[in-house]
Amino acid sequence: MTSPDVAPAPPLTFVIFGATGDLTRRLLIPTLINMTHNGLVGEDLHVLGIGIEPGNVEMLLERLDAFLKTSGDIEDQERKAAWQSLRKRISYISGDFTQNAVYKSIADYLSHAPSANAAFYFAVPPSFFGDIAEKLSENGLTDETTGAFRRIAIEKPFGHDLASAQALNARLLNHAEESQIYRIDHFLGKETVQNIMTTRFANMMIEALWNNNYIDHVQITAAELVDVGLRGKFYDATGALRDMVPNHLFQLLAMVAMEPPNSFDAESIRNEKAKVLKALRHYSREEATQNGVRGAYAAGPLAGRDLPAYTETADIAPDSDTETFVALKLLVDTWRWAGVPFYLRTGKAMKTRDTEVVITFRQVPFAQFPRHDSRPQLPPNRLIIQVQPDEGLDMEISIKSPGLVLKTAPISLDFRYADRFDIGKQTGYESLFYELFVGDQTLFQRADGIEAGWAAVQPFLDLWAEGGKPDPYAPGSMGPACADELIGRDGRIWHQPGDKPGRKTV
Ligand SMILES: NC(=O)C1=CN([C@@H]2O[C@H](COP(=O)(O)OP(=O)(O)OC[C@H]3O[C@@H](n4cnc5c(N)ncnc54)[C@H](OP(=O)(O)O)[C@@H]3O)[C@@H](O)[C@H]2O)C=CC1
Ligand SMILES: O=C1O[C@H](COP(=O)(O)O)[C@@H](O)[C@H](O)[C@H]1O
Repeated sequence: MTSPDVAPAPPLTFVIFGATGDLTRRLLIPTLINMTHNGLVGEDLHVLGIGIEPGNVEMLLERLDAFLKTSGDIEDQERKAAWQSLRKRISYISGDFTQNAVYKSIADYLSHAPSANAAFYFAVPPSFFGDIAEKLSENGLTDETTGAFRRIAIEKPFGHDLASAQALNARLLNHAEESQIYRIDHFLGKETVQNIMTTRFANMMIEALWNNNYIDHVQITAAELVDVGLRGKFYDATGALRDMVPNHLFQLLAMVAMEPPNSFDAESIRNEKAKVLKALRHYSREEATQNGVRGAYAAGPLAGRDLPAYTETADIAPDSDTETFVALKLLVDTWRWAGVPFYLRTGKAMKTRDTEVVITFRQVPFAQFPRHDSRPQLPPNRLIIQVQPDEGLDMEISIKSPGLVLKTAPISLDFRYADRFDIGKQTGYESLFYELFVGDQTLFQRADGIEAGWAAVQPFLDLWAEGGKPDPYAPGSMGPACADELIGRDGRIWHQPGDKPGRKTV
């Protein structure tokens, strides 16, 4: 067991609604195993699984054992031991979480548990989020007056548009305080996403330039190699915009664009992030037409196999107009960012897996250097925050190229986390769970931030609900041509993943 930099979480029962589901086995249990292994939780963590499947805890443990045997989560002896320790502290209640009976059983369990502290995790279809919160409250399970904490962690998606997100927030806040609600955005658990704040606020040479005087534009890309696969039912009702933009990409945007918080406490950070999201310009219908494009992948080869077109995928309507790619140009109407476009894009079945933030600085005002090639001007400096994979930070600058002639050469100063730190095997949920357990909401979304995000994308949702089809793009490409046109109209081009000046191969 490794010793953590922080004290282990306090005693609690982690109540998982949806204990027999996919998220529980693939992410929640492996996260708890890693946390047990790292010493972030101790033997006073108890897990209570709730599921509709009949059976007792042996049924649940058998399934988890079978999954973990092949998943690679307990390959090493230490994690195997951590799982053996954790599994002794798992219980299961079978019941329908739309009915009161199961809540009475949970109350009974908690009244006998070593600690009355509880975090309720909703690993269930989103249509149940409001119902479960209501039932927890009606059964006295969100009551903190005894001194024990009672927290609710909610998975994504949080609503499917502005109105539904507002309605869900209103319903939740009828049954719990904002301080009890932890809305998950798993991007906030990623080291490199958290590193955006450190990069900015711990480095004068970066933060001093972080405004519209020096920054030309910002690009945020979350390209995925994976296609829709077996998630057709969920994805066809969702699409790339809803799935990735108001949540994950806006979290990156908020970290990039926020003002320095007065402190690193949760409310200061969330206040600053919410201000940015509220400052995103709300487009008219015509502006949305000009500033957003979408695509859907066509049939074609991808990673050594023949991928069927999106509309030929299982559980997708053949006449579906759902997008698997979206690109937007957004504006943050603040003093700092006036006139600096933020270009966002995300899609499935693309050329590579690459999530990155690219900050392109303005050109130097005057370049005295003699021209020795056909490039019209010096390349601008760029800072590339490589969120995943191969987490790191690249700074692109110009240097003198060796020789007697004064000639510039673009180079990239690369930092890779893996070269410097032993990050170890993580799911990315460890920091989120730890903060949930210790009661720190920094890495969770607040109601106003979520609603501000939806408000900014609502003009695109409304526009695309009117009809029309997304443009086709080839699997293994970086999206449809209309995305290049979107940024090209401003005389700019998308950063190509892996494109580094000075590298002999890219
Ligand atoms: N899976 C993933 O990778 C990710 C999932 N999420 C989110 O996590 C949540 C859960 O997703 P996922 O695990 O994939 O979904 P699953 O459908 O696999 O799991 C949901 C679980 O809830 C149970 N359930 C359904 N209805 C009831 C009921 N009335 N009473 C008791 N139990 C019930 C299901 O039981 P049964 O199967 O027997 O019906 C199932 O075990 C969703 O909000 C999803 O959007 C977010 C990110 C990634
Ligand atoms: O929430 C989601 O995120 C994943 C991408 O997350 P990552 O951590 O693998 O980059 C995305 O594939 C999925 O469609 C979406 O629902």
